Amino acid sequence: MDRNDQDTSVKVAVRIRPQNAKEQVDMCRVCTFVTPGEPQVVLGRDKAFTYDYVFDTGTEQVQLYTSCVEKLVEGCFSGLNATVLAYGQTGSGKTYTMGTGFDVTVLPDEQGVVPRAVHHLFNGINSRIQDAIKEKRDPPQFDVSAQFLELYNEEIIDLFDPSRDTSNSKRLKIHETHEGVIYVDGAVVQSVKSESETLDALKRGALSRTVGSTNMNAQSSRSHAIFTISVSQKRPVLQSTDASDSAGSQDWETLTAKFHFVDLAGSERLKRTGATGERAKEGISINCGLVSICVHMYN
Ligand SMILES: Nc1ncnc2c1ncn2[C@@H]1O[C@H](COP(=O)(O)OP(=O)(O)OP(=O)(O)O)[C@@H](O)[C@H]1O
Repeated sequence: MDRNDQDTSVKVAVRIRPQNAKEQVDMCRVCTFVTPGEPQVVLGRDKAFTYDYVFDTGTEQVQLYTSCVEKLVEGCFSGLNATVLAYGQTGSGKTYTMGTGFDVTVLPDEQGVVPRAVHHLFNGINSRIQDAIKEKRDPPQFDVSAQFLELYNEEIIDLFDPSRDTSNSKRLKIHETHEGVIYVDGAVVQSVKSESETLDALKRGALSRTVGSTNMNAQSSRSHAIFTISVSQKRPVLQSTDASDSAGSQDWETLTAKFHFVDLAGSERLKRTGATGERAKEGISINCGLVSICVHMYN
């Protein structure tokens, strides 16, 4: 969601991944055609769909990031919240695009949205502090924290909580303050001071999610994961050029912003669960989970 844009705060980007090895061996045909110079996908002969952005199979990670995520991260420095959601069926490239695969050997060019956004954020913080020091101004003070939650059925799992797999694990609940701010009570909010600390925290949380999915296959593949970065910035208020105003002490303002990265459960499973019994119940839970995520994101 991009609140800088006047027209709409929700943008939809479609990314078409290249065929995988199996599809190539099976001699599958690519059925999508991207209209040159237009954010439009044509399916078959005549079904055309237009989005805010369309990225064809040859799109590099950096291109996707600079086109539609970079300015959202920049908005955090002005106190704007943003969310990037990855939605699609299993194997469509959500994890690859978000960069939450936790393969530490991933090449820099292959890095997805989250590592790039974290790099951009800490670079932006350091350059703002350095610029202020160079110009002999009071430097801004930043506090960055991260939270990593997983939503399965109607249960919230804290991926930063080391006790979550034991009988001591807390049951987390969503609450709302008098001011209408939605928050998850009891979830670990981890303070992070650098790019590497943030990515280490992300990897640790994600690794435990993967282990969980090996043990309980159906559960994890049908869960939503939300990685949130909160940025609080205390900065000096620009002084008036009027000499009579400059005698007083420095005024400070605090801006806060949240960035949510969401890896949603495979969408194709929603259809399958439309059946009966447990499957139907899970399908309903996934939809409830989507609503909860949307409420959480907007706050
Ligand atoms: N744009 C791309 N370029 C190259 N390879 C890609 C691209 N998108 C996806 N892949 C590859 O396709 C495979 C499946 O992608 P990925 O694991 O990201 O899918 P997913 O949507 O997250 O699936 P799941 O819902 O099962 O987690 C991976 O091997 C990934 O490296």
